[in-house]
Amino acid sequence: MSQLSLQSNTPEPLKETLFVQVLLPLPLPKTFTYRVPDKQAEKVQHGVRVIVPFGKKKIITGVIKEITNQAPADYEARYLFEVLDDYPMIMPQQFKLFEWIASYYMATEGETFNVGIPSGLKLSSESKLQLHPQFNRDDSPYIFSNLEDIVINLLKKEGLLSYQQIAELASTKEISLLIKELLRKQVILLIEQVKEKYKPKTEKYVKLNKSYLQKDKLEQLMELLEKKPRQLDILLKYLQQVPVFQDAELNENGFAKAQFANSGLSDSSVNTLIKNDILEVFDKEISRLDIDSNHQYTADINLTDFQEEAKSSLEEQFAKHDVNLLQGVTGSGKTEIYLSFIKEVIDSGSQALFLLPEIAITTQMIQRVRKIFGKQVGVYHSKFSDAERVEIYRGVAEGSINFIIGVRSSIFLPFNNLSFIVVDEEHEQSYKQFDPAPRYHARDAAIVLGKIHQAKVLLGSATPSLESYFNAKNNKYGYYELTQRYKEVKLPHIEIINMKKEKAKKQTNGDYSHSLIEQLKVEVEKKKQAIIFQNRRGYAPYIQCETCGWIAECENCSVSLTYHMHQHQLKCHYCGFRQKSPAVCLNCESSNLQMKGFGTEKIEDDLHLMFPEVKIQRMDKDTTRKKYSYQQIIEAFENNETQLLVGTQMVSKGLDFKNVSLVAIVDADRMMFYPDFRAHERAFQMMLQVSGRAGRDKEQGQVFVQTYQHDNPLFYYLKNYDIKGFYEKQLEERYQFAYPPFYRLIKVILKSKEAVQTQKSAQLMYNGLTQIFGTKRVLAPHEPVIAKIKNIFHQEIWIKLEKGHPLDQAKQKISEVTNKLKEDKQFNKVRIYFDVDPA
Ligand SMILES: Nc1ncnc2c1ncn2[C@@H]1O[C@H](COP(=O)(O)OP(=O)(O)OP(=O)(O)O)[C@@H](O)[C@H]1O
Ligand SMILES: [Zn+2]
Repeated sequence: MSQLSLQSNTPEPLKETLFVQVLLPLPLPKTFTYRVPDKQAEKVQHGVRVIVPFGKKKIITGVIKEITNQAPADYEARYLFEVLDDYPMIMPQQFKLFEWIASYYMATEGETFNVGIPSGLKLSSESKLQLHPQFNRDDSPYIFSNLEDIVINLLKKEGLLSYQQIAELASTKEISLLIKELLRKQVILLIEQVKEKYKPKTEKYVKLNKSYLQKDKLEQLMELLEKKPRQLDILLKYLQQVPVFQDAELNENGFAKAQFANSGLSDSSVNTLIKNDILEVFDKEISRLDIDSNHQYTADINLTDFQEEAKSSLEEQFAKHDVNLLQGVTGSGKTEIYLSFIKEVIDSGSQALFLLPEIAITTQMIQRVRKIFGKQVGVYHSKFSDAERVEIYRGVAEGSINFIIGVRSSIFLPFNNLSFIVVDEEHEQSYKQFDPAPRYHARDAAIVLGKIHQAKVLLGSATPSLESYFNAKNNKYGYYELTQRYKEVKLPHIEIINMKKEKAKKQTNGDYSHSLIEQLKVEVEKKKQAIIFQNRRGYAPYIQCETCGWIAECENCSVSLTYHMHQHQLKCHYCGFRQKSPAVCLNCESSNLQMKGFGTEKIEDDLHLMFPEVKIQRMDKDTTRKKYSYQQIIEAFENNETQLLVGTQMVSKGLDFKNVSLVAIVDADRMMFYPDFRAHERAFQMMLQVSGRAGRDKEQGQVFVQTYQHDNPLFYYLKNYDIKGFYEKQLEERYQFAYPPFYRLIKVILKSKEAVQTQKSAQLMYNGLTQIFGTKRVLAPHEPVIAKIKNIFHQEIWIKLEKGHPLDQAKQKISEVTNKLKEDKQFNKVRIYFDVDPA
């Protein structure tokens, strides 16, 4: 029964005690029930955030999932501390998505919630309390308890205290009361006031004092200022920017104070005008999103006949299919088609989501989209600050942003009226989240998001994933193939260079065939540009002693160290370990150390030697660490300031350059011969994608592919652009060896610091799994390609389930086997993860 009703003396009607089920951003399999303090009861609603105590000392932000009047049966519910929002921050559709992702990818809803919302919306135990600025212990009419005095003194000393620190002083039962008392006695500033990590960004603005809005008053003022020309200039500038006589209300918008100085006017004169009450200064909340709000956005989309045809066919198919696949050759203008769909959706008042792989969201793309959609579009990207992301999140929740262009995590935004989703470059591996859980695939989750909202989903790519191709083929998705480039240029000519033969004929110079070098010379002379692709960064992938065979390896991981020449260092690309490159072999002290293989850094170097006059840049993880370096490299290339661009897969993603006539794939074999059942598919897609950067404007481009495996059938399909032929062949193999899309894979990953424990636990897990699924469906435990990363040993078990095998039941069984293993104390240091549909 409600405590409060017992305390009251008058027989008021009994108030019902409310309880809420709260989803916490933690890897726990359930929600927790909290009791709602009476005063907060009115604010309680679905989807609002709450601050709650958790465990002995933690305070965290969760979200209300259910409201009930049922106390939990098996534990005493604690009071929640605060309700944070006036309107829901998590929409009912988001809860559904969390549920699906958690269940499908064998994660928890809490983990999903945790990755789903920007950390700026998660008040953590680190949130601060501060002393009320007006508080004075001696003047205060209140009496303070010992504990309160301790907190006061601590606040005086520290300035700020975290909720967590206070929790350490008091027991959890007391803390809620303690904070309430401190608030009542006006000792601390309301938690509410300091609760958000997110602060709106403001800027100083000025406006004209109201009394001068009348024409005669203003004229008097101008006369008065005749003798003070610098102040008059400012006034005139203001009137020019804010024409208050056309519309007096404009005055309220004001003008940014800093803008006067920016246009060469005196800041001190502005201050004088403020001092004399002619201008008033105020703080204006401005967007971090850097959009010129006065600009009119009118850019049109004019589809070509081919594109129109594609669009109307897709429209027809959407009547029957919720998901359509648009397979359009590189440079066919798929983006234009997406945007034309999206425009209709936005104009009808619904929301749209345009997903892109991380790297493909370039300024190029954003500017194009901004020109059409202006302020209605929000960009959601991992290079943005958390505050910027919170701003977008709120914009979607409040309905001021209808169109999101973003990376995989944008599926978690608080849409409530979503009707169209585009997944561009849908074959991209980077749509899959590797760590932490949930290990979801954003394309597949987007399709589910579409179902939840009854939205249409358009997948697009020049080289679809085998899965999507298969679904289209089986009529599960609608499908349209666009074979024509926008400018109707032919697709680039692909030349396969047989390096074995070239080497034998001495037609090579180091790692490059003479024909490639000659062609580069021709293009350079014609002032054309070229892209040189190598999917390996650094200088040399490894160094080896020619005398004893020793290879420099990472201390923490089972990989060779990559030589980086500029720093003369050996680096591990997995854990960041680095050391000075040794002068002699660390095993036999021979000085006969050789660099093996080659990465982008070496290619850049070689090209500098071959083309000393030519401007060359390199784009890989090493050269794009800063926020804008990626853009700078792209812009320099776009503006023809650089002529040769060397890069990893980063150069293959949706980039649109007019002047590129040649693409070189220096080492095709590296991509193809990687122990992964998708290696061929990936290599094929990557080669076609990077090829697609050539000859996009007027003349047909050229592609040179160097390989030592020139007979491999993959090259036959590649040079004939026979995507279907290649995919059909791949499907045969996938079927034969029981891989997706015919079978579903679930990968169990076991990790620990001890190799033996990891192995033993994997063996036990395997035994348990085979008892349920049989030996055919479970592959024996094995070390992954890189068996040790950062001193943690890995083992993997693959489970292959034929389509149609009851999935929920299978996952349930896998969890049971896992839990049993976890009960065994000797394995309590072994961590177990699941990866459903590993990419
Ligand atoms: N209807 C159109 N009107 C104006 N420009 C267009 C139109 N269609 C395509 N373009 C231009 O053609 C170029 C290629 O288009 P886009 O980048 O959309 O191709 P894509 O199909 O996405 O290719 P990729 O798969 O290589 O990324 C771009 O510069 C784009 O602006
Ligand atoms: Zn390492």
